[in-house]
Amino acid sequence: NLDWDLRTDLPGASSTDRSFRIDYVNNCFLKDGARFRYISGSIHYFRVPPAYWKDRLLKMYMSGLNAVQIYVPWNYHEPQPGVYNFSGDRDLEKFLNLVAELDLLVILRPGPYICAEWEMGGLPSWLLTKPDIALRTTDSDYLQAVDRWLGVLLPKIKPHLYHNGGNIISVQVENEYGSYYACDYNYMRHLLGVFRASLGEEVVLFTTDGTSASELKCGTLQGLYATVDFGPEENVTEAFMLQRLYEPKGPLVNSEYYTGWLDYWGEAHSTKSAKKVANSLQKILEMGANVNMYMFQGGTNFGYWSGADYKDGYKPITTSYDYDAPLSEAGDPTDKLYIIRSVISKFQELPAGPMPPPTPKFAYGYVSVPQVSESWNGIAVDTSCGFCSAFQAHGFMLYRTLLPQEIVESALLSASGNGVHDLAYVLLNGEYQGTLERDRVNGINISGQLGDTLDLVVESMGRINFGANDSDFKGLIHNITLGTSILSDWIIYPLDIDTAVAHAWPPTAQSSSGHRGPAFYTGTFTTPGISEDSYLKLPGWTKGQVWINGFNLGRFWPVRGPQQTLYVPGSFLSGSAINTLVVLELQEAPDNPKVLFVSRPLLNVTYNYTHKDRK
Ligand SMILES: CCCCNC(=S)N1C[C@H](O)[C@@H](O)[C@@H](O)[C@H]1CO
Repeated sequence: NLDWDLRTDLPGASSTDRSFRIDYVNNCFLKDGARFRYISGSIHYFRVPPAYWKDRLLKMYMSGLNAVQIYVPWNYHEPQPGVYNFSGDRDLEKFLNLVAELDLLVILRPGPYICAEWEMGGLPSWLLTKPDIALRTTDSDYLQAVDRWLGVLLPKIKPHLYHNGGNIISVQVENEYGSYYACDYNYMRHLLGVFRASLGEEVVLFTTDGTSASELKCGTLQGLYATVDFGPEENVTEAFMLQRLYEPKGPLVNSEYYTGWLDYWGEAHSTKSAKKVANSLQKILEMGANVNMYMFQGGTNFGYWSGADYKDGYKPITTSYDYDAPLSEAGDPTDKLYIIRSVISKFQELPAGPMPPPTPKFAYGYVSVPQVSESWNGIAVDTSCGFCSAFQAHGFMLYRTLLPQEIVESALLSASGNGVHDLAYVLLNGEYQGTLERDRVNGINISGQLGDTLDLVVESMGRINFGANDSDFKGLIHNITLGTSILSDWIIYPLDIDTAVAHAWPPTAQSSSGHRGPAFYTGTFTTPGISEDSYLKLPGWTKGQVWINGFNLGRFWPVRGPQQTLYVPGSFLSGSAINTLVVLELQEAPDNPKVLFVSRPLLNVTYNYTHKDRK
């Protein structure tokens, strides 16, 4: 009898009964033929340890959300051309299945460009081995790499589409393409073709752009449903009027409703008033619009994954991606979450039961980290690649040359054309001289003898993830001059520190005196039989990188701020074995070097600091 065939809640209902479509008559989405409005939140699986994926998703479900929105960073899954990684913390399908288990739908945003304050906006930096590549256009080399990547990713996605029995209800093509200078319609048409060929005709494909005519002009395309993004500062009615210019019929959608904002090193911590966020959210919901809150759960830019913007100079993003979001970086429900949840409850029944509490935090206290031996030449320098054009995607490179003449007085060592990308720590015969910094410090004075070893340890702080400067080459990209002469005969060493830290550690520590210039510090600690979350504070330190049990926690820069603590997930710690800490300090460590585990984050203390000249 007919109704049995139409019901889709029967066990084993075939996937052909499932559908997710746009209703252009009633201006809404239809899920299995019934009117459906999503209330969604962004979470980035690549910014949350897998051990905590379920914890965060459950809290999003208990907040009244019926969907989550995720990006897929291409560079996270294809580290080298043709080499793919979808395992462990990169297991996208495991994450999608977990979301489905929690009865949440998915809005997927596979790019291939995603922005997201992520290294190079998700594009792999190996694309830049073709130096003049025109990213995000019909550049044939770029499209060839895109097609190969999507040829791997999209077949993995297809079975997870809603009408195929999965929980992905819509898929975004590219990301705010209207904000990009190129405005290459054939690029968007190419992507539309690839997505349709791979995912089929039924899935809802859409674009997202800011609410300006110029952005929507270049970012939208016939065949892709146009959506907009805007925060609580914008007028909701006016913002959706812009969407109506391109989609006179169909559901209203804000794909990125900003609950907070990003942080740059050296600038004040960004926050958004919970009250304002809730008020504008209520207006959005009252209009029957679909909304995704960006971010609902921020998380952390572990390792070297943070990106950068270029606005009056290079502005790197901090390690914390707390975003002042409803769920904190550590996944703790904030007041903002409860205020948003009460707004949602006026429109959608909340799941029964309590909101899971914050995960327990523990202040493990001080850990002494005496300096390791003259570590720089012993541990990290890989002399096997003296003259090759070393390709290393992230982190640090060592550029070495010999002084071509004696410098009796001091001479200016200078990075012409701002060519240090992004900081260079200068050593003469291993002794720290000072720091050159992109857009901030273009020269320092040094003096030395003919033939002295001049080392520049060059650090990438993350590739630009938004706008036209997205071919952000790293290292020394222009000449370095000493006085009036151009220095030459450089030897370039890739410094694979993470491998060294993960395998050859911990070496015996040497001295406990403070130190200037790049050096490693290491120490061990045990916990009282627990492995609860914590936050690492580095009082008296300057700038560097931290590893715990081989996990790269990310960058610290307390003399700049606003971030003063690093989130330490309990899943990175051992409650029974010895925990090993490794600190790479690039400029100046405190005497009697130690670090401090505290139980609360500190993300809003900024200083206006450049660099101390050498003593
Ligand atoms: C100052 C430039 C900021 C560019 N990014 C913008 S507008 N955003 C839109 C972008 O789509 C998203 O990925 C995030 O990057 C977000 C900011 O968090």
